[in-house]
Order: sequence, then structure tokens, then C-alpha cells
Amino acid sequence: MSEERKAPAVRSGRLEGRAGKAAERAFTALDQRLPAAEGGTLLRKVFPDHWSFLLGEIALYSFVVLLLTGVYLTFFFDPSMNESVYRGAYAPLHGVLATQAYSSTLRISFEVRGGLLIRQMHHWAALVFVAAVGAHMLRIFFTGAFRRPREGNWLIGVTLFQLAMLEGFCGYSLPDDLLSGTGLRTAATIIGSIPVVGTYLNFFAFGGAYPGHDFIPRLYVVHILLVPGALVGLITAHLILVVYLKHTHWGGPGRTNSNVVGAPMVPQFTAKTTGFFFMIFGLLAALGALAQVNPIWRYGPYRADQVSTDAQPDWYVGFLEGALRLMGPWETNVWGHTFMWNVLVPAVLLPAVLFVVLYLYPFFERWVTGDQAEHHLCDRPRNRPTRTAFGVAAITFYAVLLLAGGNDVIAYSLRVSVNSLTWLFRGAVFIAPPLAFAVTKRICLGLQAHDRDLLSEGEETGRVSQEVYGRIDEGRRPLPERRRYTLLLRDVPLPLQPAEDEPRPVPRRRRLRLVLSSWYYRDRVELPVGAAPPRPEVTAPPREPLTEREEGGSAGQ
Ligand code: HEM
Ligand code: HEM
Repeated sequence: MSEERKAPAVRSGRLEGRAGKAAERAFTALDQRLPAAEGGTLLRKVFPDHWSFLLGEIALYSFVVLLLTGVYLTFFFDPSMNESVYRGAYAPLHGVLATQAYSSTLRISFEVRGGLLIRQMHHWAALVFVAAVGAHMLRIFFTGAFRRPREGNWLIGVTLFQLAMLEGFCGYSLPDDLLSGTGLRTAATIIGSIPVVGTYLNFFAFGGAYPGHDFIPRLYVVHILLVPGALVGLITAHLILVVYLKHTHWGGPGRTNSNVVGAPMVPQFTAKTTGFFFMIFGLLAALGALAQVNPIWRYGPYRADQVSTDAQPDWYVGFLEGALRLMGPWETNVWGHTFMWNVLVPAVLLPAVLFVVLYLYPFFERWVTGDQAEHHLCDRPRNRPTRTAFGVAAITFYAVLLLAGGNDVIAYSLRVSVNSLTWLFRGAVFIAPPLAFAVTKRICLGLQAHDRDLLSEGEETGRVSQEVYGRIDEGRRPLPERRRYTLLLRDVPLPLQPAEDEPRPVPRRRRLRLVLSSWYYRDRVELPVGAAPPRPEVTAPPREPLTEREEGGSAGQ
């Protein structure tokens, strides 16, 4: 048997003699049936350590909690739209006509043992899940972890993000209370706004005129089978790619673009991440036990002729609600077909454009930079001012829409006119993102200038002294070597330049690329002269295999 295919404990010399032979035999038997030797290599895979890498894990573990609590809910939830008079444990609603979906959710809340806890855990886990997915996506964006070779994983990620929002929307629409019914009414209007086919799609989805009797059972299948199935499949592919492509890490001495340094999967990483799972589980259980969420008995069952004020969707759908509230009442009638711009633009076209932009961003940036190299080091956001500014502008745009989605609540709480507030948000949606872009870019360049200052002048000691001649010395000392190295490890491409032999006049597409490239990369603060950046370690040619190194250990694989 080759050295590689021996049991790890035998290989490392920790097991000798009879015990060693027995271990070797057992391992060989296992390896003939399962890829045990390959699995052993996998167990030593290293995983870099940084708090920002925990965001993906929070998403993963809250998804696991959703699966566990969701299965429990399916034992008791009845997705039927048949109506009957409510006679359950919640006396204030006695005598009210409600669907089985609504009554069974009340039963889960008041009669099933542990039902309210599990229901609230499920809802809190959904809120945390989508938030973690969003935050994880931002970390990938701001650190440039979407660049070659991880573009495929970015595409899977953007799909996961949409599925997460869809799953959440389907989930909170299931109990058929007044709030969720109002959300479904909005969904029906959005489907109906699609030109030409909208009405037919609506009839198809709802099995007749809205609300019909079919929609909640259909939504149920989507919520507990289709979307979770797609999520499980894509998350598995996502994680396989994370393992296969290896994880990015933050640069520093010994941490380069051609290696990955971190704790081995077994035992360090597994121990840490299992503990982290239990922390998340505990936190969600505490939230479920202590913080009320979605008290559907206060809203009452859905009735198509009623709508409550301050009806707010879950936070992740709030931006669509905001976009709908900001849009003016525009419609056009063409050959008997009505184009409802007031719904079509904010609720169909806007999200479509946003997600296409998200899908394409890595390819756009690669085109602008002409950068074909593989990148395994995380970017410091300040070193990519234009990308960072883009990200912050997008977050600002999203935040304005989210706030606009709660314009009635804000107006009521602050005692201001809801119309004035709507106009304020209409202005802000156009003005705030470019403003955020400009401010962020300035801040990034300011931080770069600060880095340059640190490199050339050293860091402040905090001790100001005065010489006998009167000169005041603010007290600086050279940066520690590790910090200096990290600041110098900067990987920022130069703007593309027209080649000497390029045909003139330069074709329009090429000109656009040159202009964009210059706009992206011309603003930068150069590092001090003489401080040679560790360039060779920054960019590796494509398809160089990465070496793995255990923290404080030697290089392997
Ligand atoms: C259900 C949702 C998701 C789950 C459970 C998930 C899980 C994870 C985990 C556990 C990691 C490794 C740890 C880390 O870097 O945080 C990871 C890495 C990654 N994720 Fe996700 N993710 C999800 C959604 C997304 C989204 C929305 C995007 C981007 C649009 C994305 C893009 C990536 C990329 C590119 C990596 C590799 C990062 C690197 O090597 O530095 N993921 N994901
Ligand atoms: C990403 C995954 C999921 C998300 C984001 C999600 C979200 C939600 C939300 C927000 C609700 C409304 C809870 C409430 O009543 O306050 C809900 C209800 C429900 N979910 Fe999920 N869910 C997910 C996965 C699952 C899975 C995998 C199952 C079952 C296998 C499931 C089963 C249910 C059931 C039966 C209900 C209705 C009961 C009720 O509303 O109390 N969910 N879901």
C-alpha cells in the first residue's frame, strides 16, 4: 500500500505494532469500499480564520434551523383554503370565519406543545437567514472574492439570494392572515401588471379570480418542496465549490496569492464551527422564546375587502414595497391593453435590472480591468474606491426604498405628512446614491492617504515631546513589520491604455472600455517611493494550484 493510502495515524507514526497493523487493515478494508483515503485529505483541508468568513456560516446554520423547525410545522399546518367558523383555544376570535390555513396556524400557536416556540423560531430564523445571506454577499463584493476563479460561485450565490427571498415570501404568506393576504394581493397585482399575459398568468397561478381556493395549497408545495429542494441542491454545489476552489484569505506575511493558510478541517475547524452552530441555534431559540414575531391572532383572518394600516412585509421584501409606494400613478392604454407603469416599473423591471446587474458585475469588472489573473487574496475595500463606492451607493438606494416601504409608520410615528415624506423619498432615491458614491470614494482615498502616511512617517506613539530648542515632536515610530507588509500588499490594476499599434480612430466599444477603466482606476494614492510592494506574491497566473498551509505549520498538498 502506498504511503498516501495508509491510515493517517499509521502514516504519521502515531500507531505502531499490532494496533498499527489492525488500523491499517481496517483502513484498507474501508478504502476498498469508500474513498476513505481521499476523505482523509479532505479532513486536512485548511480553512482561513476571519470574522467576516462567519457570515456564510450564519446563513448555513440558520438554514439548517429553518429545515428542522419547518419539518415540525408541517406536522400540524393544514394548507387548505376551506373556511369554517373558528372554535379553537383563542377565545377573542371565536365565531370568526377563517380558512384551515389560518385556524391551523392558530392551533400551532396556542394548542400544539412547543408550537409557538417552533413557529417563532422558524420566523426569526427566516429573518436572520436572509439578513446573513445579504451580509455575506456584501462581504464577497467588497473583498473582491467574486473574481476569477470564483465567478461561478457568485452566480450560484445570486440565485440563492433570490430563492431565499422567494422562500421567505411564500412562508409568511401561508398562514392566510390579514397581513399575508395583503401581501398576496400585492403579488397578484404585480403578476397582473405584466403586459399582455398578466391576466392569464394571474388566473393560472390563483386557479381563477383572486384569491380563489387553490393558491395556499400551491404555495405550500412551493414552500416545503420546490424552493427548499433548489436551495439544498445549490447550497451543496456552492460549498463543494468553496472546498474545491479553496477559500480566499487576508494577505499578510506568509499569506500570499498562491497559498491558503488556516486551521485544518479536523479537528480545529470542525470543533469551532460546531460550537458556532449551537450558538446560532441557541440565539434563535432565545429569540423564538422571548421576542414575539408575526402575531397573526392580532391581525385576524384574511378578507379581500379589508386591509390594516401599518401593514409591513418582512424586511427583505420591504424594498419592493417602498418602490411601489414611490412610483407615480402612471398608466398607458395601447390597443385595449393597459400598461400599469406604476406597478410594472418598480415591482417587475426594477428587480429584474437589479439582479441582472448583480449577475454580471464580476464579468463587467473583469472586462473593465482586462484582469485575467486568479485572485485568492481579499481586497481591502479602501484600495478599490470605485467598487466600494458602487457598493455603498447600492446599499443607500436599497435603504431609501426600504424606508419608503414604511412611510406610513414613519409618518405616523413622527407626526409628519405621509405625502411630504413620499416626496422626500422620491428625491432621496435619485440624490442619495450618487452622494453616497462620492463621499465613499473620498473616504477610501482619505484612508489610502492615511496608509501612505503610516508607511512613510510611521505610527503615532501618542507621546508629544518638546526639544530644548522649542521644536515639538509628535512622536512617531516605524510600523511593525507585519502591519507594514499588509499595507504594502496592494493589488490595484492601472487603467487600461490604448496600445501603440491600435487602429485609429479607436473603435467605439474599445473607447468605452478605456474610459470606464480610467474612471475605475485613475483615482489612487500612490505608495511612498522606495516602499517596494511585495508584487510577485500578489497576482498569480491563472490555474496555478494553490498550496495549503496549516496555521503555524508547514506547506502541504
Ligand atoms: C443560502 C445562501 C448561502 C449560503 C448558505 C452560503 C454559504 C457559504 C459559506 C459557508 C461559505 C464559506 C465561508 C464564507 O466565506 O463566508 C461561502 C463562500 C462563498 N459564497 Fe456563499 N453562501 C450563500 C449565499 C451566497 C451569495 C448570495 C453569494 C454572492 C452573491 C455567495 C458567494 C460566495 C462566494 C464567492 C464564496 C467564496 C468566498 C471565498 O472563497 O472567499 N454566497 N458561502
Ligand atoms: C429558507 C428556508 C425557509 C424560509 C425562509 C421560511 C420562511 C417561513 C416563514 C417566514 C413562515 C411564516 C411563519 C409564521 O407563521 O410566522 C413560514 C411558515 C412555514 N414554513 Fe417555512 N421557511 C423555510 C423553509 C421551510 C421548510 C424547509 C419547511 C418544511 C419542510 C417549512 C415549513 C413551513 C410551514 C409548514 C409553515 C406554515 C406554518 C406557520 O406559518 O406557522 N419552511 N416559513
